[in-house]
Amino acid sequence: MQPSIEVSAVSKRFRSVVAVDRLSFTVRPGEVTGFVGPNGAGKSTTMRMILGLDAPDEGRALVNGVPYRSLRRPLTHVGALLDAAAVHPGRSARDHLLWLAHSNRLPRRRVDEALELAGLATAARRRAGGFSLGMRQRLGIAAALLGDPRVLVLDEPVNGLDPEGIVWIRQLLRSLAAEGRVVLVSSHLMSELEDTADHLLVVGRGRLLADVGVAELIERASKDRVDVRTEDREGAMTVLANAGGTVAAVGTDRLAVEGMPSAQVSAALTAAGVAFSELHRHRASLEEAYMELTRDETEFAARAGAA
Ligand SMILES: Nc1ncnc2c1ncn2[C@@H]1O[C@H](COP(=O)(O)OP(=O)(O)OP(=O)(O)O)[C@@H](O)[C@H]1O
Repeated sequence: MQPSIEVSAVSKRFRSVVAVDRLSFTVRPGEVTGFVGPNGAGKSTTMRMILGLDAPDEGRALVNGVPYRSLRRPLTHVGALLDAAAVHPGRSARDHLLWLAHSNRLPRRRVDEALELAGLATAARRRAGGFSLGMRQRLGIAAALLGDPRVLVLDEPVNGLDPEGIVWIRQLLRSLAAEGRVVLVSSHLMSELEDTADHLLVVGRGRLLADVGVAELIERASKDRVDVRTEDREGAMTVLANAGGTVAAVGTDRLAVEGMPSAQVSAALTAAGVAFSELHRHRASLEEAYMELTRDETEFAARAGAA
């Protein structure tokens, strides 16, 4: 059976706060799925429900077709990173993992393999209490990988990692997905998921705003904008506006042109004798694409705040 996460019409309320509001999605194997949204959007609560740590008020969350709590030896099905600080400070990294391995009847060799995978082999016998945030994060990832699970649920795994650690986690996530696993990774920063995620689930105020491929989202946000670099910005602006484009200045020597395909922009400038050094179709960053997508939500929040 293919590994999967299925969330169907799940809701969770904490007193007057609706943390998750009829959320439904399926996470597919073989790709990295980013779970994104602003602080307080309901990402952690959803992940906790997938992992059986919070019970939904309505709906259901299934892992490999069953609720998490009915999985036997759960670490062999699902690896999770929720709270990197949840380690006994007096225990060594190795003892922490040995204890987890024992509770799931996993062979001891998996402990050393997981420490190696997480880049913690040399720190294995040090007390976890003395670990930096980045090392605790690596220990959490080692724990998630311990049972060689087909499903991974990682809440903000990049938190506390240094640049080398960030590159490492990106490669790790990509290789786990390439092995056909389900990889769900939350973040409140889109830039963290650029070059990592294939698919995005975007949430805002507990609701699903988008369930979309990264390439498609970027393509949509890139619109038909063309970026031009020229020494003669004033001249270029006049030519392109006369040719029917909507032109805006960007930085000191660039223009953003909308409403004209790049071939037409190039032809208009060449015909008018305006030199340019670069001309290409704009590719939106994931951050831009996300801002575009959540703009209505943000405007709503600002209006509600003002009111
Ligand atoms: N145990 C709890 N008791 C009361 N309110 C809670 C509890 N857990 C979450 N909430 C509230 O539910 C909402 C969603 O929180 P959640 O932590 O799931 O969001 P998030 O998207 O993970 O945010 P972040 O990016 O900050 O981690 C927030 O308003 C939060 O204050």
